[in-house]
Amino acid sequence: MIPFFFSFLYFLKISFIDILDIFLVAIILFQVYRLVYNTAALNIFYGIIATFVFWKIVEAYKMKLLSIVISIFFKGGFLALIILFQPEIRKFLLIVGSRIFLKKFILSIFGKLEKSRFSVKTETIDSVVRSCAILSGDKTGVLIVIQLYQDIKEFIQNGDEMDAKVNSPILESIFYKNSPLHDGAVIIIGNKIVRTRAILPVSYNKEIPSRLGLRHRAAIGLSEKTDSICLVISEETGYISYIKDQKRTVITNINNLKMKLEKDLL
Ligand SMILES: Nc1ncnc2c1ncn2[C@@H]1O[C@H](COP(=O)(O)OP(=O)(O)OP(=O)(O)O)[C@@H](O)[C@H]1O
Repeated sequence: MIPFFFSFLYFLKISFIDILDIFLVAIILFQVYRLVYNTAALNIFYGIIATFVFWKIVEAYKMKLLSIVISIFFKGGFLALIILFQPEIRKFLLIVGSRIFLKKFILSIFGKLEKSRFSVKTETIDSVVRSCAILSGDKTGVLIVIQLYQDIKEFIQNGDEMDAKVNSPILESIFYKNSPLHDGAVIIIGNKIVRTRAILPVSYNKEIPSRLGLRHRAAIGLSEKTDSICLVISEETGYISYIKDQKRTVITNINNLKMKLEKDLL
């Protein structure tokens, strides 16, 4: 006897496989939506879904000619879609293809989540936190990027290579206004400063408040493309922003910065 709740499924002749099918498609669509969210491709995504639903309605009502026209659009449009979504597909493949991501994924399955590509020492975090506290107090503009799982090399232009252990005096001296290295971003990988004066990709997201200038947009831009952590100190207000996964958190207490870094890096 089929329970009352599922009786309508019997009426509709929906099998378990159909439910699984719908569930998997929903997951794929949700992941694609997350990937294109906040990018110009979002409207194209909506357009494709709307056209697809329209196509299925047209087919259900057996409007043959219209159905053929739309199906030609869909079949021939596959290549066009790859071209249109090229940046998003690339980002997806980059994340999936990254050895580090796979490592994280596998380790997370087995409950031994390793949090960072290169092991980061507590003293490195302490140095970053100490210099942020000092530079924020001085209202010195700062942009620090800490690489996490995903290699960020290809998103960083220009800049000067450096090979210095992270420590507070070096970070402070880099960002002081008269320093020739103060412009652009400092890149930290593991416990080392590996690059200064790096130029990051700027975000064109319209939802970013207009009071935030290029320094913040550059940090958000990199976090749209990678999983790295960006720390920004505003030259105008001295506020520290913690930017990760396109989310900006203003640090109101320096201990929160330490806690957040420890959570993401250790
Ligand atoms: N694409 C970029 N990549 C890295 N750094 C950048 C980039 N664009 C701007 N910057 C840095 O940001 C500085 C300009 O900051 P701007 O005043 O526009 O930013 P802001 O977000 O308003 O910050 P603030 O509150 O400090 O003014 C530049 O001098 C440069 O050091």
